[in-house]
Amino acid sequence: MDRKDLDVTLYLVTDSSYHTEESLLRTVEEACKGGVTLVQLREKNKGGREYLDKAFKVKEITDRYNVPLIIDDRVDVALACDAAGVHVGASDIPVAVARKLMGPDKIVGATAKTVEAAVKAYEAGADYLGVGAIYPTTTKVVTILTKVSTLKDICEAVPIPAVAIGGLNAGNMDVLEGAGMSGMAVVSAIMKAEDPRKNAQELKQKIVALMGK
Ligand SMILES: Cc1ncc(COP(=O)(O)OP(=O)(O)O)c(N)n1
Ligand SMILES: Cc1ncsc1CCOP(=O)(O)O
Ligand SMILES: [Mg+2]
Repeated sequence: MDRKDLDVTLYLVTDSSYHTEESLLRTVEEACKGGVTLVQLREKNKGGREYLDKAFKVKEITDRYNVPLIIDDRVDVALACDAAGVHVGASDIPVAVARKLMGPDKIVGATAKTVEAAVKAYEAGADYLGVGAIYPTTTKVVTILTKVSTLKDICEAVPIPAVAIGGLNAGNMDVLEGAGMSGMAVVSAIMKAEDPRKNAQELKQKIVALMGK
């Protein structure tokens, strides 16, 4: 995909810790059917071989739905499976290095919890920012909360899209109204759903309406 066509409206980040491979792939496919615009494969404590193997399988699905696939943390895995891009955080390789390795055509996403980090990531070549955790989350073991006011400040400080992440679901996402983000990223709200397609549809409808206000 062309980097300028990046659509972060509803960004699914995966968690395989409570899924079999089959249910993980089924959930990703249902989420694609429900309208997610971007998928991130996020595998923790996995060796490169296992990560890559899963990336190929997930990409086979996301490709069918024309949904770009982002790989969390690992530039090598992203390049090896020809993913659309990579997402890096404070403990991963720096944004500028990720950009250099990924090349000019791939997407580089970065985590930013402060305006300073956001500006730095933008200047280093990030295409979008993940900002959070907005609410406490059980998905990421150690995470610092980010205020919605900080998300708003970040959106005003940089010209690249920012997505809110962390503990967000259809019942509490209204807090994002007026913050100026370009989308919302969720793990549990889709990965733990009984009907991931339905949840994705509902989240998509709500985030589009909320951002239009
Ligand atoms: C869209 C998005 N935003 C933030 C994160 C968090 O990344 P990071 O801080 O590197 O933490 P891990 O996800 O790697 O545990 C993300 N993955 N995606
Ligand atoms: C990866 C990540 N980064 C900040 S919060 C988070 C996890 C969000 O997961 P959930 O949507 O289940 O709270
Ligand atoms: Mg990371």
